[in-house]
Amino acid sequence: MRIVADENIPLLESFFGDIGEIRPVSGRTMSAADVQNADILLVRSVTRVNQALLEGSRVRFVGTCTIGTDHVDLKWLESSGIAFSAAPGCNANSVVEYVLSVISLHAEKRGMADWSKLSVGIVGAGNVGGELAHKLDRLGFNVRLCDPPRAEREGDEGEEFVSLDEAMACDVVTLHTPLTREGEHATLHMFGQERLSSLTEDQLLINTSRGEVIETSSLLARLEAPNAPTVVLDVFEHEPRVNAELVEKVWLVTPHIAGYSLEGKVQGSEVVYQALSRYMGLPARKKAGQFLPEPALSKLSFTSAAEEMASANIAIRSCYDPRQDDARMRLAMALPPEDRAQAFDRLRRDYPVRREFSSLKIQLKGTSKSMQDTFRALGFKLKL
Ligand SMILES: NC(=O)C1=CN([C@@H]2O[C@H](COP(=O)(O)OP(=O)(O)OC[C@H]3O[C@@H](n4cnc5c(N)ncnc54)[C@H](O)[C@@H]3O)[C@@H](O)[C@H]2O)C=CC1
Ligand SMILES: O=C(O)C(=O)[C@H](O)COP(=O)(O)O
Repeated sequence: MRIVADENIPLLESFFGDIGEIRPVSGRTMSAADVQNADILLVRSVTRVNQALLEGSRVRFVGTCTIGTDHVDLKWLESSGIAFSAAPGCNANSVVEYVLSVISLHAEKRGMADWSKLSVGIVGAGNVGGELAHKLDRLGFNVRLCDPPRAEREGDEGEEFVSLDEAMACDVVTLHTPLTREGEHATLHMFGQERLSSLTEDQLLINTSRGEVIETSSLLARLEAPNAPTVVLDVFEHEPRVNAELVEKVWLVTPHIAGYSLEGKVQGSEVVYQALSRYMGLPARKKAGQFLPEPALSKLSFTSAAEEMASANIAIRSCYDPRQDDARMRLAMALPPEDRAQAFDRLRRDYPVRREFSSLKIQLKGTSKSMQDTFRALGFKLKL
């Protein structure tokens, strides 16, 4: 069995070595010649998987170790009888922690003693948006969910959903839809000039979904106009060629790494390994957890003198502080234009190990119940 795989998929040998002979190649430049003799193709989000790549090859199974599937021509795979698996939910918690860290920085910048006074509009309430809503809810935030496809499917039975206008009236608006190009709820350029014009300087817009969900030219224009909102971008149109003007105008920029916790990346490999094993009728005994190393920081201790929000901020930022990614991204974008795309991809390939909140034990001595609840809601493990 020949497996061609994006070289940036973590633990390729550990998960897939028993199934076939692996040939790692660059995901960004993968060509039809690379995959021609493969039986199995494993990708991440940077490879366009379509007729042009696969026609004439032996590939019978395609797996993408990512949540998003917008880089895959699913209709063509189906019509060609090629089995497919993505990794739904694999790095959802990583994205949630990214957003929580951004919100904590935003609240601090605005001098807010209690971040939960912010209202949060979540656009797209699937694995990421749903988990974010759950955590924010437990933390006492006022959360509004906008998800027309779910609202239609679930009717009065499901959660309470609001219109996009209502979600966009919140202090924080955070986007968690897939990129879709067709249909009633297509998200391509969903945020164009009109929608962006409703945002004001008191609001924070976060995009960790796909760059194409926001129209770049409209966002640039909005950021140049009076009362511009604060914007945080992890994703961009035309990656890895990122609009440098946009980078200058937004508050925080990161190189499409919201989902790059070690747990999220390894789970991406695990989910596709399980799907491939099922497809091949093989037992799937390997688990992501067995490959996760001990975290560099394993314990933080707070005493009764600790203040709740300040302590939560320390814990959140010792796991993930987006300002470090922002600094690296700005250095990359300051390179000559012809070097920037490669630098963007290098930042992603050489991403430092980032562990999720659950890897950190928080010791709380004599602290309030409210403080314990906050840490639990964030997803830290407590040691009382
Ligand atoms: N920046 C990063 O590193 C990462 C980005 N992502 C992106 O986040 C997206 C969402 O991830 P999940 O929550 O796991 O996907 P999901 O498929 O579980 O949920 C997406 C939700 O969006 C809703 N939706 C679709 N069209 C909509 C519209 N027009 N308006 C409002 N809601 C709409 C769907 O009904 C669904 O509930 C992925 O498709 C991917 O593009 C995912 C992981 C990491
Ligand atoms: O899972 C997704 O969807 C993502 O956006 C990935 O985290 C992106 O990572 P790469 O596939 O580009 O490495």
